[in-house]
Amino acid sequence: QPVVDKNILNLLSSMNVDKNAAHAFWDTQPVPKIDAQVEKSGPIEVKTLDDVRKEPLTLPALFEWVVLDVNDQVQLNDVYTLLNENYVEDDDNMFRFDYSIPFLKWALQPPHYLKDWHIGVRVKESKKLVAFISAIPATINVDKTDSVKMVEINFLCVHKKLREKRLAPVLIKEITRRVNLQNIWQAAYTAGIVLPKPVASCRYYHRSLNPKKLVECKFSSLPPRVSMSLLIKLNRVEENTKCPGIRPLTKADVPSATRLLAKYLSQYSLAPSMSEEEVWHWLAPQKNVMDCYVVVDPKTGEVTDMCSFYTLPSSVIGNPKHKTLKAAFSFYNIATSVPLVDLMADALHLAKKGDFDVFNCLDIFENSKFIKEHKFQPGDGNLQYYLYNYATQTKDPSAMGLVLL
Ligand SMILES: CCCCCCCCCCCCCC(=O)SCCNC(=O)CCNC(=O)[C@H](O)C(C)(C)COP(=O)(O)OP(=O)(O)OC[C@H]1O[C@@H](n2cnc3c(N)ncnc32)[C@H](O)[C@@H]1OP(=O)(O)O
Ligand SMILES: CNCCCN(C)c1ncc(F)c(N2CC(C(=O)NCc3cnc4ccccn34)C2)n1
Repeated sequence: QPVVDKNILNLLSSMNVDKNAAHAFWDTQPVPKIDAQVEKSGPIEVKTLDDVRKEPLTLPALFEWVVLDVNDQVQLNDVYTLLNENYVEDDDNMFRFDYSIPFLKWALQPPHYLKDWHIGVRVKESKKLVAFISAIPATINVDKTDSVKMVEINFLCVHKKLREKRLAPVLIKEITRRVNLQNIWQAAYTAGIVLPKPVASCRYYHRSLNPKKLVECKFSSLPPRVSMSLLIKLNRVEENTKCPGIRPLTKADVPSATRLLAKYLSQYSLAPSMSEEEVWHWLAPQKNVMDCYVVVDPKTGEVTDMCSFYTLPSSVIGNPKHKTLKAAFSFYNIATSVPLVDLMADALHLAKKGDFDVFNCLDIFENSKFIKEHKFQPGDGNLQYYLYNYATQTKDPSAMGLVLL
């Protein structure tokens, strides 16, 4: 037995460098190992419908599987409440996402959605919803070559009282089974934590729109020697829009907006391929859900530029003055007739007009082109992009052309 210097062992454990840290669940899944070097891109395992288990996975005795019908207000409200009370929080537990009811209905019902992929776990006795996971269909282009029928997984949530009981792997295996039954074998998902194995590790950036409220919520702090009135002045946005004729997207814009999106997204290593129906679903302006503005060529009516952002408020936990933080999250932005910085200046102006407190974006797309100029600050949150059952080289964030909600 090799004698390893005790001091080294102590140092390693203190550095929490446990290279062999087992991912008891993820090491059983078709995903690259955390330290794997990928040779060729493509599916990791190939299965057929015969390999897929026909009956649901077994839950602990007290619980039952349910399918949530999000057309039923009562059931949609159950999903809302579970997430409102138990979904993603920041590391300091000061904020928790508060995805709204109309937002959840919109996010869960894109074209070709399956009700069967809105999976819940209820307590048999009380019927209380204590866990949820969802899949929606999407065609994702990988490495600009493969166009893969996938699902996007989102809203995985286990009630705070049922954490660390290995329920999450059961939810993940069950949604995998139901997706496989539809002959779909790949998925895309994002998470704030590192798992085997990120396709890209991205960073959040925040642009203050209501600095006074952000300081009062402790989302940001007053820089030293900067007064609140100076901070407000420093974060002022343009009084007017810069892009000529910028206006909300309409249904008549969809054919040309679809062409513009397809052309623009083809340059990215991970990007959705959207039909006109999907473009209208994801980008149709909807109060408190989606804002999308376009610039069109006055002669041809073609969409030449587009900016969009979604509404995702957060509950402010235990704050005497503020209950909620209204955040805009950058969605899809394309500039061909105006500079991207001008288009985003208009996005910030329009978000401020829409009473948002902060405008968030990731360092994906060409966002780093405007992040500095528009006074975005780096956040403490990272977002890891993942593919399930598809190996590919690790990418730079700027190669990402996909936004999950
Ligand atoms: C072909 C079709 C395929 C479809 C499926 C594709 C894959 C989809 C994958 C899901 C994409 C979700 C996308 C989003 O929605 S990301 C948002 C996730 N939700 C939240 O963060 C809300 C608050 N947190 C919770 O509700 C719970 O903490 C959750 C439910 C997250 C974990 O519950 P809990 O804390 O009680 O733990 P456990 O004892 O049950 O299980 C522990 C195991 O679970 C692994 N774990 C922990 N967090 C995540 C996570 N965010 N993604 C994947 N795996 C995760 C963990 O590494 C460990 O495995 P291993 O390290 O031992 O191996
Ligand atoms: C599976 N879908 C991934 C998207 C879910 N999304 C939006 C998300 N996943 C992890 C994050 F790290 C994150 N961040 C936005 C940044 C931010 O705003 N940080 C302060 C803050 C305000 N409110 C909250 C609520 C939760 C966490 C941080 N919060 C960090 N966003």
